[in-house]
Amino acid sequence: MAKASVVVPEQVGAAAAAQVGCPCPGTTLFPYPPPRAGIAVRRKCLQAAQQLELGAGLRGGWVESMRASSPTHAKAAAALAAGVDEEHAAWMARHPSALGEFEKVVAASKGKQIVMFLDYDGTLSPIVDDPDAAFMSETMRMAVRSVAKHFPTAIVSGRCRDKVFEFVKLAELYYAGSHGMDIKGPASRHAAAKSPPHNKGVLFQPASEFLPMIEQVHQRLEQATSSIPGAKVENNKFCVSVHFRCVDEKSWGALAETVRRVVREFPRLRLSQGRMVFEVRPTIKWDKGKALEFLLDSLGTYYSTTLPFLVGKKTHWLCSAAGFADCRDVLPVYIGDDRTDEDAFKVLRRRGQGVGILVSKHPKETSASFSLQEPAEVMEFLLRLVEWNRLSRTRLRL
Ligand SMILES: O=P(O)(O)OC[C@H]1O[C@H](O[C@H]2O[C@H](CO)[C@@H](O)[C@H](O)[C@H]2O)[C@H](O)[C@@H](O)[C@@H]1O
Repeated sequence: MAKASVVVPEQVGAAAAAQVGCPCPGTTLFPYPPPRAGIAVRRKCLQAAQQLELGAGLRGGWVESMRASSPTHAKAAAALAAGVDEEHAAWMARHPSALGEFEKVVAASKGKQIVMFLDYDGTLSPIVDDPDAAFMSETMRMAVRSVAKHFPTAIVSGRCRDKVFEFVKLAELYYAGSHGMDIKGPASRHAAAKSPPHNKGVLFQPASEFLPMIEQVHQRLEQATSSIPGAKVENNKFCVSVHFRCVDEKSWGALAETVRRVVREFPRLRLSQGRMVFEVRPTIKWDKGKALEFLLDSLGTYYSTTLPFLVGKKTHWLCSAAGFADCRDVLPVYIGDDRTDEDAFKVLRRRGQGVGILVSKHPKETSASFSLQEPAEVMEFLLRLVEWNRLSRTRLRL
């Protein structure tokens, strides 16, 4: 199989993805997926969701869906205050706090190498009105840096890779920008040695043929939405975001119609929704879930010669012939807050391997097993994981 550190053509990447798609026999056996809720609870959750940000596509109607697209929206907050406590408790029972159930999470990693996947907006940085000001705190940066010292770590974001790197500023991580369509390895001597100079560590760009089209649609969207106050178009290299967080609700219908009209001019692009944002991206079958599988494979190759891992009291070195994707001794942990992260949670569920953690204060339909409320809890979880790993290593040395 084509290995990381080189730009691989789309077919090879697809083959790689297909190959890594099968669950490793005998991998983890974490209670995953979590038990499904009964129909009544499920219906209640969906009702709660209507006021929140999930499943908007299911109910049709763009404006309703836009309204539902962020729990920070005033109406959602009011609905919450009016009482969805019961649904919330039922939801929490099915997606318990990863902090509250920390011992279960680490028990699942016994004898396995944890591989960490982190979304950016809403996970490492709080959601703010201005996408250019979504800075991550210095303490969060230190937590991510510590995690990366202990476990192979990747940031998986809808943002353009360069931009998310500007926010995170940690060269030792893997980055998957544009919803996983732009993957790059860490700038290390090890990676550089494996990568031809012109590749500069880029691993995989399955949508590179779409670059000119994305430029075009970006321009068209900027032009077409310029008369709608508050609308902001963001070029994420292999996809484009149209933000409506700062658009008056009265103009949402007009904005949705404008975006749809422009996207219809590009049959090879599709439209989806995130948190108060429209996402325009190529129709190729590549998403954060596929990126997770690709990275599992690539990270294994990269870390194989640099990271020891413990099985019982014995230290092993990961074999360099295969990536983590083929390895039974790996526990992927994916933390994310958005609809696009669901593709990654679904992959973990399908593989029966790993821990999916949704960042949300409110009930949402999700394939994740656990939840954390907000970035502050994500940081606490990361720091606990580091501390737990340090202590287990120390105990083993004694
Ligand atoms: O995959 P992610 O890293 O979560 O990126 C998804 C989108 O995140 C950003 O938008 C979101 O965060 C903004 C800043 O907090 C907020 O203003 C916006 O409403 C959110 O949707 C980013 O700007 C988008 O390009 C990403 O696609």
